[in-house]
Amino acid sequence: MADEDKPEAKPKRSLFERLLGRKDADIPPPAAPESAAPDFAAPELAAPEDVPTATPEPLALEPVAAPAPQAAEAKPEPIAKPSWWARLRQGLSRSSQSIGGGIADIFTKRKLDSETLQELEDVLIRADLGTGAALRIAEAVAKGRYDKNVSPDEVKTILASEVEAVLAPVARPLEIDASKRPFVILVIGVNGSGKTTTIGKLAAKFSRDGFKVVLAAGDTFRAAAIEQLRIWGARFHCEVIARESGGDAAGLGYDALEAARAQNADLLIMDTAGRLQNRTELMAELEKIIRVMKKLDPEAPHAVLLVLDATVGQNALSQVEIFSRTAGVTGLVMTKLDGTARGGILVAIADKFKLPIHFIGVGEGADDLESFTARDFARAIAGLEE
Ligand SMILES: Nc1nc2c(ncn2[C@@H]2O[C@H](COP(=O)(O)OP(=O)(O)OP(=O)(O)O)[C@@H](O)[C@H]2O)c(=O)[nH]1
Repeated sequence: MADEDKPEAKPKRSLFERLLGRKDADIPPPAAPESAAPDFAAPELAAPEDVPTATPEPLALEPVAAPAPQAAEAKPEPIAKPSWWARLRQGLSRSSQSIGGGIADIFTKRKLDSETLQELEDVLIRADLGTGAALRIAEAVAKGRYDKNVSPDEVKTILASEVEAVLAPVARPLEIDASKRPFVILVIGVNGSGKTTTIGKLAAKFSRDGFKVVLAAGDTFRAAAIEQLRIWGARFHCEVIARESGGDAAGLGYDALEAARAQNADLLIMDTAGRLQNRTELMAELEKIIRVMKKLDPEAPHAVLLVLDATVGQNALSQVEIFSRTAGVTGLVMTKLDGTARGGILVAIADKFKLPIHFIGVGEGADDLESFTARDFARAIAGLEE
């Protein structure tokens, strides 16, 4: 089935809306991402450090003259890639500017009182941190400072430590249990959340760490997704198990697990088609993929990663809730934190679901995914230095 043939989804009514007796027509559609991402971006050309060790050049039979010293000096210096911290800080700059700007506006030349605290809460809620976290942060700022002058930097420091306290328990690395061979990672999420790109980035990361990785092109709805995965696979020397588009994803998952076993792979990472969380028949397909995999390995998949697009804001909360119920999500990856001023949604999700957050993405390149660390994220979103 082509992408455009997929029927439009109706958002599920919340309990609150049902209690109030609101009709479907009253319910706004899920928030669209702030900026529409292109459907398919081919990975950028491999940077030299991305490419696994190249085949060595054959030895020259003729003795080669040593290069003249001037020629060696003329060699251009390689451009140093900014550190992960710099890229995280840059990626979260829209969020940190919105929060930091708001805090500076409120606390410059004004005393801390109920009005300024209410304004602080509003800034935090607008950045999608959620009402619970916003209230706790405002209370922490108020403690012992009522009626006093507080500097914006002091508020940002309190904000960072409160955010870190929420995130620290969920910032957990994705651990690959070597006793499960292959360790199967199923990657799920709504359309365009960044699943295939994240799989490419994970393939890069795990291949570099010496794992033998096999990829399964389970997004059988979209021919471009299969091709996209093939490109990532070729780039990082991972076999890609794929069928023609339109095939049965559960059958593909079964074949891929058999193939990965036969090759004695360490890891099998399976892509799936994007699906809106309120589409029951598509969610049932996800259950089928898992059921069929379990015929080969009752413990598979060993990890179910839900990929969330940070730009959708509050809708991410319902994605976590429904995907968890259907597919037993074991951990989260949040992408596109570079494209939003609403990065605070990660705090709201951590607060509500306590699910492990394994990775965050701040760009489209192979290196733009890193293990999630609470302190770095908290300081970057508060606009503080490392
Ligand atoms: N800026 C930015 N773009 C990203 C990030 N992760 C993914 N993208 C882009 O988001 C778009 C969608 O990514 P895909 O990986 O194709 O998403 P998908 O979830 O596999 O999509 P479907 O198969 O349609 O469900 C692509 O243009 C990616 O390059 C990120 O961390 N930052």
